[in-house]
Amino acid sequence: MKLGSLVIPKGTTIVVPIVKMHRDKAVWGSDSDKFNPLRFENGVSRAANHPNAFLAFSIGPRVCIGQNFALMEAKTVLTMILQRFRLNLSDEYKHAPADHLTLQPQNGLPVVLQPIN
Ligand code: HEM
Repeated sequence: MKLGSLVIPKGTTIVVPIVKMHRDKAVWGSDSDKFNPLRFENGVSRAANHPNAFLAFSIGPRVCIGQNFALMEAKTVLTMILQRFRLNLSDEYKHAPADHLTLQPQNGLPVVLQPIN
């Protein structure tokens, strides 16, 4: 198979480095390393300078069929928690993100929940 000028032999496993691509400054801007949920305020397709830049659920014919469900579930659960608790990062948290296909905190993400009355 030929991809641009690259010849890829049959049987080659290709891994898409999503974590790296989601931090590409040419696509996401100079603040690509920053946690900035507001970059999605006008929808996923307007978050970067390419409409298909966000690849967490893949794109095309094999796109994740659970995408809408997963996003709805995450927003619902997060909203329910934030309505009831104030969240703070625990002093025990050690910043050590690890790329296991998705980016994950290597030593977990301990948080302290404080009830809101
Ligand atoms: C945050 C949560 C999720 C993420 C990040 C995610 C991510 C992905 C990605 C990247 C793919 C494409 C894999 C490939 O290229 O072959 C995929 C496929 C798929 N996902 Fe998800 N997914 C999530 C949640 C879910 C949920 C909740 C369901 C089901 C209720 C689901 C069902 C599927 C199925 C069935 C496929 C295969 C689609 C196909 O090959 O035609 N996913 N997912």
